[in-house]
Amino acid sequence: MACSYFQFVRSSHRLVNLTGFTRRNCTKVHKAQDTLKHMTGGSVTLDKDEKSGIAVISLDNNKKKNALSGSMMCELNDIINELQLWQTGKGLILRGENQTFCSGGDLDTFQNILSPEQGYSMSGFIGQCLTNLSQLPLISVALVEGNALGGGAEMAMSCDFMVMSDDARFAFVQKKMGVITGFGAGTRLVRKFGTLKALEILASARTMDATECEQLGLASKILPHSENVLDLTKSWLHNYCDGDPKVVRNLKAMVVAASNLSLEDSHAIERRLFSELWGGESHLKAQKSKLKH
Ligand SMILES: CC[C@H](C(=O)O)C(=O)SCCNC(=O)CCNC(=O)[C@H](O)C(C)(C)COP(=O)(O)OP(=O)(O)OC[C@H]1O[C@@H](n2cnc3c(N)ncnc32)[C@H](O)[C@@H]1OP(=O)(O)O
Repeated sequence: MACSYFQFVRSSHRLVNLTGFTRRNCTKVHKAQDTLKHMTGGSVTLDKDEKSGIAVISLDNNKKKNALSGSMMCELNDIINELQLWQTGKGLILRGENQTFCSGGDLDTFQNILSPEQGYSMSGFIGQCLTNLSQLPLISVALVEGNALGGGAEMAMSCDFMVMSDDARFAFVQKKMGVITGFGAGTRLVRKFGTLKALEILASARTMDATECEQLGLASKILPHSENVLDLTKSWLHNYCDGDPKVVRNLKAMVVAASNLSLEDSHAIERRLFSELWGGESHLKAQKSKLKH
C-alpha cells in the first residue's frame, strides 16, 4: 500500500515538513483549539463512501448561512485529520447544507477574538487546517451553492476544483471588512491564478456570479440550481477518481509536491510515487489487457 504522502515527505531527506508542524507549532495549535472550541454554533459532518472512495464534508450553521464558528473550525480540523488516515479515499466534496456554502467566519465568534494576537492564532489554526485539506491525497472539489463569501470563499479555494450552482455568488469581502484574507487563500489564489488575477479579485472585493467565476477559471463546472447538485457533483468528480485508489492518491500527492517543493525535490517524490505503482497490480493488469489487443 502506498505510504501516506505525509509519511513519505517526512521520511525523505532534504524535504521540508510540508505540514509545517514543529513541536512549538503543535502547542500553539492546541492553545488556539482550546479557545475556538468554546465559540459554539453550527456543525461540520463527514460522510465517507468506502465503495466510491468519495467523502463529503458538510457545513451546517443554518441560522447564519453556514458561517464558520470556532467550534466548527475545530470539527473541520478533526475531520481533516481523520481523512489523512483514510487509506482508500480518492475524492472529497466540501459543501454547505441549506443550499448555501458558507458566509464566512462567524461574525459573532470574531467579536471574542479581536486582538492582533488572537487573530494571528485563529488565522494560524484555520490556515493550517485548510492547508492540510489542500494537501490531502484526495481530489477535492468545493460545491458552491448560494453564497461563498470571505472565509467561505477562502475555504472553497483550499479545494482542487470548484463546482458552482448557476445562482451562486462568490466574493473575497475581506478588504471591505478592513482586513485581508485570514484563512490562507490569498497565497493559494496567487499561486493558482497569478498575481494579476489574484490582486484584481482581492482588491476589487467584488461579488462574482458563477459565469464570471468560470470565465476566470475559478469554477470548473456550473450546474443548474436543483435539489440533486450533490449527486451531479459526485458523478462529475468520479470522472477524476475512477480506478485504483493508489493511482489517484499518488497522482494528487505528486501535484501537491510539485506545487510546494523545488524542482529537484518534487522530481524525487514523483519518481518515488511512480515507482510505487510500477509493476503493481493495476499496472500489470493494464499491460496484460493492452497486449491482448
Ligand atoms: C477572515 C475571515 C473573514 C474576515 O474576517 O474578513 C470573514 O469571513 S468575516 C465574514 C465575512 N462575511 C460576510 O460579511 C457576509 C455577511 N453576510 C451576508 O452578507 C448575508 O448574510 C448573505 C449575503 C450571506 C445572506 O444574505 P440574506 O439576506 O440571504 O440573509 P441575511 O443577511 O438575513 O442572513 C441571515 C442570518 O444569518 C446571519 N449571518 C449571515 N452571515 C453571517 C456571518 N458571517 N456571521 C454571523 N452571522 C451571519 C445574519 O446576521 C442573519 O441573522 P439574523 O439573526 O436572522 O439577522
